[in-house]
Amino acid sequence: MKQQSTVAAISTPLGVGGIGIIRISGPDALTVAARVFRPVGARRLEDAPGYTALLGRVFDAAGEIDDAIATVFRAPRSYTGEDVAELSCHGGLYLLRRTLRAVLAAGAQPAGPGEFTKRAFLNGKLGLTQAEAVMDLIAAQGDQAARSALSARDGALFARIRAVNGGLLELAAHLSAWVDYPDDEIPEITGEEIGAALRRARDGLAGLLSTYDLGRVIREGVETAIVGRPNVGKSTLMNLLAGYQRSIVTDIPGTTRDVVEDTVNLDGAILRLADTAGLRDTDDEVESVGVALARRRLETAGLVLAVFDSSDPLTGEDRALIESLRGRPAVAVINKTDLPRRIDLAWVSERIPHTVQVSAKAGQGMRELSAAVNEVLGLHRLDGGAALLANERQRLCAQRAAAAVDEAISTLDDSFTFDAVGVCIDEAIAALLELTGERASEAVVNEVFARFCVGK
Ligand SMILES: Nc1nc2c(c(=O)[nH]1)N(C=O)[C@@H](CNc1ccc(C(=O)N[C@@H](CCC(=O)O)C(=O)O)cc1)CN2
Ligand SMILES: Nc1nc2c(ncn2[C@@H]2O[C@H](COP(=O)(O)OP(=O)(O)OP(=O)(O)O)[C@@H](O)[C@H]2O)c(=O)[nH]1
Ligand SMILES: [Mg+2]
Repeated sequence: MKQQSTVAAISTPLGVGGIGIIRISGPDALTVAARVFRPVGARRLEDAPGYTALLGRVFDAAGEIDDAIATVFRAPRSYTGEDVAELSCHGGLYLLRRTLRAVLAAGAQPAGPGEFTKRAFLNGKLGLTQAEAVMDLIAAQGDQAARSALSARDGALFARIRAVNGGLLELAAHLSAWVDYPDDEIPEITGEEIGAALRRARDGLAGLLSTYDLGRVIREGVETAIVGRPNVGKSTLMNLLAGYQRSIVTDIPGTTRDVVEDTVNLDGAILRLADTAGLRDTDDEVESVGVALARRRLETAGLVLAVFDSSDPLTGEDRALIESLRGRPAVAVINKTDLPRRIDLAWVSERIPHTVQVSAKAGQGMRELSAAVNEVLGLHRLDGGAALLANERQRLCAQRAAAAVDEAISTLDDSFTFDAVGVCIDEAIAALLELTGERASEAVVNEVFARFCVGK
């Protein structure tokens, strides 16, 4: 799929900055650039070798626009694999737009969303999961999201998928040889061997699919509900985590009514916090609406910070909350440990494995809290190089492959022909090749890159 057109776009943010870059890629990139760029020295842009820079000025029909540096890349040694010229101008929106207009007038087409990276993909510079990782890298909000995107960009996910697919391809080759040339001297493959290989693939895919939720947590953060009965210090904890006075704190039980939200980064874990109204039965109409909102947040949260008052014995409301959290991702936060303890700590920690003691008012115990949160979310196990499924497209492909492998296994168990097993294996392989982009339809590829920004 050779690209014949030459495209251009502003590749830096559309705002004021020190420098802004117009990127031009395609067979005519250097001649187009040379039409708007005049070097100050004697060297001509069209003759410049790859990976060199020239100082000059950019012009349009109306005259000089700006000082600029032109950077020359020659195919195939460029981001896209095509000839590329970059014009680094001053980063003003007017300057960049006017320069882009001049470049378009000189013969380039406007680049679509993600078009540079799409060309890199089509020219074999990047796999599809690697191209998606470039986008995730741009979108990363935290250290862990950036690290996992980097490792995907470096091919960690690709390698992991290839490992599964390699086993399936080998199996398919065996089966088709056996089916097509039953009389030849092909070492026979037994049902047991096929079964073992299929189970290996199934386990590999299950492992891959299990990374998806973790990936979402580090990219988007986790919905976290701060709950507990009134006055235990939920809002004080919220404010401590947020680093400023986000929520109203008073010693009057029933202070918080609305859900108060903020996003914080707790040692690499991005938490989308919701401070909620204290859980209790109340006749106050406004408060009871708040309590209903709190209960809904409690039900849907991906992580619960259940707060208790260390200086008070457990109440029925506390116990009911604890019981409802069994098996859920939750941390019991025993607050007000600066006061004499009257709570039955063992009762809590027997039921909620991650129990930490803090004083939100004094700012104590935060290290323990963040360690517990990271553990509950499974982030402590995450090493930088881990390969994670990064988006819904990838998850659906992996799921399709897993379903096809499952079907192959049950077809084998029901002792249908190897033929029928082979059909299921081919289906799994097709799903995995779509996942890596090694064999993806144009529609799939277009959809992936349509989500990118212009200039990338
Ligand atoms: N100015 C500028 N900065 C940028 C980019 C860019 O396109 N331009 N990038 C764009 O996203 C990223 C860097 N990514 C890049 C990846 C590969 C190549 C490249 O030229 N690869 C060649 C040559 C490698 C060599 O041998 O030195 C190749 O793969 O053949 C360039 C940029 C981030 N910073
Ligand atoms: N001694 C002590 N007091 C605390 C601590 N944390 C909170 N408090 C106090 O407890 C009272 C209630 O705090 P809030 O943060 O408003 O409690 P809440 O759980 O949000 O209460 P509601 O919004 O009414 O449900 C305030 O007077 C706080 O100053 C703590 O760690 N130690
Ligand atoms: Mg409150």
